[in-house]
Amino acid sequence: MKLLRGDEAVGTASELTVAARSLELDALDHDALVASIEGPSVVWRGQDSAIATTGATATITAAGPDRFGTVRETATALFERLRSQSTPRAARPRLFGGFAFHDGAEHRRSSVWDGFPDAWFVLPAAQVVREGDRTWLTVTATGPDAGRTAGERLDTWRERLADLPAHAGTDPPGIVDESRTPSRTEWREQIEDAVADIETGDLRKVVLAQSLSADLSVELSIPDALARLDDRYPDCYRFAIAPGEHRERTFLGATPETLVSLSGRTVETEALAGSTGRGETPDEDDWLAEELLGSEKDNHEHDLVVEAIREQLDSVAESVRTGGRTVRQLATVQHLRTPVSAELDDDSHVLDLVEALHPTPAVGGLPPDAALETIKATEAFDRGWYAAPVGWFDAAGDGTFAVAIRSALARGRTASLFAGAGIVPDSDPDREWDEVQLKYRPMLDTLA
Ligand SMILES: C=C(O[C@@H]1C=C(C(=O)O)C=C[C@H]1O)C(=O)O
Repeated sequence: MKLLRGDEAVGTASELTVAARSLELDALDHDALVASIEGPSVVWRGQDSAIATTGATATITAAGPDRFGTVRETATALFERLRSQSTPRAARPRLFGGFAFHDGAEHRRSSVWDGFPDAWFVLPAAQVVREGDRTWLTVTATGPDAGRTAGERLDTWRERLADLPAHAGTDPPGIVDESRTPSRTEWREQIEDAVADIETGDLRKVVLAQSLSADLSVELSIPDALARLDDRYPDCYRFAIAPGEHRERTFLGATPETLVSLSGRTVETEALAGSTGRGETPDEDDWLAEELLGSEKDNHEHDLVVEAIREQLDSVAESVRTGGRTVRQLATVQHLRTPVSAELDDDSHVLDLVEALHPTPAVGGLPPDAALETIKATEAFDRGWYAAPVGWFDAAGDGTFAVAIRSALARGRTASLFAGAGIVPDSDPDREWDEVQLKYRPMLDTLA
């Protein structure tokens, strides 16, 4: 595996020759595929697609405030060295990974997130992509004889995938103990302080998060956890990212929120902010949705996100369009949602848009710097990759990134869950606490 660090990366990348080869496969069992994965891996599933990667032909890491630009430059140098035969679009080589929420430079790092750099992307040794009912295998290799190595790797993987050991799913591991940061009392104080800051200072909104550490009775099976998330959250992005050589830690989740998707010059994004629970009956659901649509507090919280996204895109796009505000219903919560799309003035890279948009006030706040300072001064845990961009991009700079919420970091027999809520002038600490508990549910239900 070739490790490309941001500080030395471009030089190193320019010396690499990378070859990619792909072929179409018969349909295969993705749970069995994920169960058989070795080395660093990424699983990425959308509404009608599923990707699993295994191993690393090249890895890009970067740290500090310039991490987005460093990854983009390193990746561009890497893709310039890539020799691939013409492939269907679905099978093209891509880089998969993500970023930490904070730039890390001055933020406390906790050992919980060891192995998750501020930015980590992988050019997988093998990538299996299902789109609709078609499946492709793409392999990559480096070195002077990269083309021949890739050809051999393609044969090896084709044989392995044709003969995947059947995978018998397991039940959720069960939770034997849990601890929460902050406590309910501390949370109340944090929210009261944030509301006081908003009423007296420049701060307009801040998203404060909590962490829940769960001791599990057995180790979590990642393929089975993903299968459960698939069942309950088929219209969310389900992801599992394990940068370690032995996948010691996996960051996984089922997020409803697209940060940004770029295809050519077309940008798709959304504002997702303002939340309520689900009802016991369809009538109660509708009533809650209507109440959310009419809520001054939630609409204000949502407006700030729409405005911030528009402002960021206005500077790079000739036309930014916002669709109508609707309610996005998920298994345990409902959110206000506004779709946003734009046509860019010039060619751009999805990472430039990721950098411009992250963190949106749906997970950070406004003004961004004041909100980030409040988050750092308030939260007694490291967000790590929670609420940060995760996704993929290709040689053309097209790609899709989601906001890594409804997520947890699994390591051995523990899991650290994260969830937050937007705080605005009318926020009530107890209601915000309840909202956060609903946002834990996708991952909690996967564990027990
Ligand atoms: C911060 C989270 O969710 C975000 C905050 C929301 C809110 O405050 O209403 C709603 C959706 C997400 O943008 C989370 O799930 O942890």
